[in-house]
Amino acid sequence: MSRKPRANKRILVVDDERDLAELLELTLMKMGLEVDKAHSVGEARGLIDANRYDLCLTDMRMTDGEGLEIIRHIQQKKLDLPTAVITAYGSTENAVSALKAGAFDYLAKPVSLDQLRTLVKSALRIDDSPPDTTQDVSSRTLMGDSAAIRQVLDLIDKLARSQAPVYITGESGSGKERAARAIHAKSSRAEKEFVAVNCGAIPENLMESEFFGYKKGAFTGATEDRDGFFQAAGGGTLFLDEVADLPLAMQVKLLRAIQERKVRKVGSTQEEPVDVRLISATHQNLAKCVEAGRFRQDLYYRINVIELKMPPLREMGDDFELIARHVLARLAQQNGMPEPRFDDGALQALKYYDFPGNVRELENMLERALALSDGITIHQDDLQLNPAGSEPLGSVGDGGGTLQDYLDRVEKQAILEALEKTGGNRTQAAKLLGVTFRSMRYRMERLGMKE
Ligand SMILES: Nc1ncnc2c1ncn2[C@@H]1O[C@H](COP(=O)(O)OP(=O)(O)OP(=O)(O)O)[C@@H](O)[C@H]1O
Repeated sequence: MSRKPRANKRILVVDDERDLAELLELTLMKMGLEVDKAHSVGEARGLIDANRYDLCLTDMRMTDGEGLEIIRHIQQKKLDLPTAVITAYGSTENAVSALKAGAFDYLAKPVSLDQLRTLVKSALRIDDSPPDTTQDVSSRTLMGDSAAIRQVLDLIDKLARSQAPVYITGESGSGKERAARAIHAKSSRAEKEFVAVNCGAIPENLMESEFFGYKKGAFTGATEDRDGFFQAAGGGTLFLDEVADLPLAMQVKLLRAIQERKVRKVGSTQEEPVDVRLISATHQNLAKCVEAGRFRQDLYYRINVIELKMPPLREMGDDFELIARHVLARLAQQNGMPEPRFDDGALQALKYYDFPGNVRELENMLERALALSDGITIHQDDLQLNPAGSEPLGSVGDGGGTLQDYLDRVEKQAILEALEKTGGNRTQAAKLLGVTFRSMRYRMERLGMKE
């Protein structure tokens, strides 16, 4: 549901502390906005049902109920009404549950009027972006037409309207960074920077200065003040890729920066406010890293407010073909060649291939195939589809053995791949293959595979 632009934006402020409600009202009115106030959950519900608002700002705890009830009311009625909550100082849990329930952002008490202004501007700008252009952005950013990718695109649309931290999971090469860029590009932050950081690639001793910046003279070589990733992403989005690789000491500092929304440059005594939307990603199982003591639970809880799961390519139905054709066209154009076609054998081979490296693997494979091909048709051979490390399957007859030999080779390879993907965990590998654990053990014995 989209709202038509109106001359005056109208805000609903809900707070049972009349003084605070008035302060918010005055600040908002100075911004040229119309304000209605409600002092209870019941009153707020009545006003929401009777009027159209562009933003709702609500306190979390009121005498007759919780701010969460207002968010749920808005969600149930499917109103396109961004809602931000005001939480008690240090009450991270409240903020997280509000974001999970669908709140757009939160402000901690005591409310900083500057932060309030930024939040309101950001919320109202969302409404200015016409829905049809946003549709374009998503189709350009992540290709695919399968139910799996459509679900992802729908969630990206929703996430673009929120400021909540997003945690993207998915196998390597499945488009996590591309999804993060899509969220940014569709959000009210699109005009500011998207800063992508590979947390595994920064030397530990440089982390703090890379993230938070430094002051001139903070250490040898610091000849001038420098901003860090947080400042560079100011007003925009900070994407932390491979977040599981952050050392524990840095996790503590990051948590603080996220919670306080402030950072201190290395060598500085002053903290400076920062306004970034955080998106993080990893192909590792972060919950397991928490269990193993390698990742702080509080940080996990903070960054994992909303999870976006990227499907592996093998679960995206016929999308492989759509993406393959698109990638091939792009590569051919880059090389100044006419667009080659896939023959049926190549398409069949792609269809049954597992793509452990997902779209990135498909892209690399096609680049190689184009170089090997005659430039007119891509044949199955050009794709060189044997999974790395496994034996070529060969053929039946003519020295390739009987059909049974061939099938055994296929079976063995499938088991090896499943074991590789699950880090040697046979229970999970059996699940992946859709067989029982017992059947898997039997097959491994029959094929002479070591435990
Ligand atoms: N649905 C998609 N449509 C088009 N291109 C895609 C899609 N998914 C991934 N890609 C492309 O595949 C490549 C890998 O994507 P990306 O870097 O976003 O993956 P990732 O999950 O972040 O990988 P890693 O886990 O290795 O960091 C990129 O070139 C990206 O543009």
